[in-house]
Amino acid sequence: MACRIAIDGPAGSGKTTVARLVAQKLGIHYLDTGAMYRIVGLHLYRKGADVKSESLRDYLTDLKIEYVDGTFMVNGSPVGDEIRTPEAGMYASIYATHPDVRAFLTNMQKEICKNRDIVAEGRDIGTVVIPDAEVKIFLVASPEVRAKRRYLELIAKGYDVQYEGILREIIERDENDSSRGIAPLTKAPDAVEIDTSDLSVEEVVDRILELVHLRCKKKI
Ligand SMILES: Nc1ncnc2c1ncn2[C@@H]1O[C@H](COP(=O)(O)OP(=O)(O)O)[C@@H](O)[C@H]1O
Ligand SMILES: Nc1ccn([C@@H]2O[C@H](COP(=O)(O)OP(=O)(O)O)[C@@H](O)[C@H]2O)c(=O)n1
Repeated sequence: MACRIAIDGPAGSGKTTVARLVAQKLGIHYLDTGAMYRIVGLHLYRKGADVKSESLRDYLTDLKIEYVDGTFMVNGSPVGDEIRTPEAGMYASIYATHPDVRAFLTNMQKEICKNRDIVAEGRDIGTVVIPDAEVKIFLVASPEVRAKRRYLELIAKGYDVQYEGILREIIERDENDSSRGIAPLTKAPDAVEIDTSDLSVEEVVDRILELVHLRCKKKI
């Protein structure tokens, strides 16, 4: 029986960090669905696609996303840090509200997660992508804590950002992601909520591994 672990939550709650570590410790696959929305968001923005259009399908026909050994290739080239900027996060959040974008990516994500042990992280993994996941986690933390983490992360990468701007962007994206009509950011009824505000990365990982051991009978 496969062990599929869904980790959802808002920006800066720690999804990517803990999902990568859990996958590493268990020796299983890892999927960053946010990166996929960032790739598509940046692509559509550069094409000048109007998110209010009835259909965006024509803009997606020339976008080939491949997932090879945990990294994404777009039209044959590896994806760089350009998808990690706050702007790319906003484009992702804007276009992620369009049904064509969600159908395009959700089908791909379901395929990647089919019949394999995997940790997948995003906004709708436990509710839409793998609604029957063996383990569902919903990470939360205060907006201020999440903004501070993202601010420190971007500063460390050499980006010239202000904490106040990051806080505004995080609050705006939270609102966008939670209030959209399709696949909103929401805790699945059977997900375990973990407030990471005052927990170390290691403490969050340990809590998740305990749940995996219980629900997937995986030897840790
Ligand atoms: N529990 C934690 N305590 C302190 N820093 C954390 C914690 N979880 C994540 N971080 C740091 O916060 C930043 C954002 O974490 P990330 O995993 O990218 O969040 P998300 O994927 O939910 O947006 C990273 O620099 C990461 O190292
Ligand atoms: N499964 C997912 C993952 C991301 N997204 C969208 O993509 C944006 C960027 O996701 P991300 O996980 O890379 O963002 P961070 O939480 O890392 O800041 C989110 O704000 C969502 O709008 C989504 O709609 N569904």
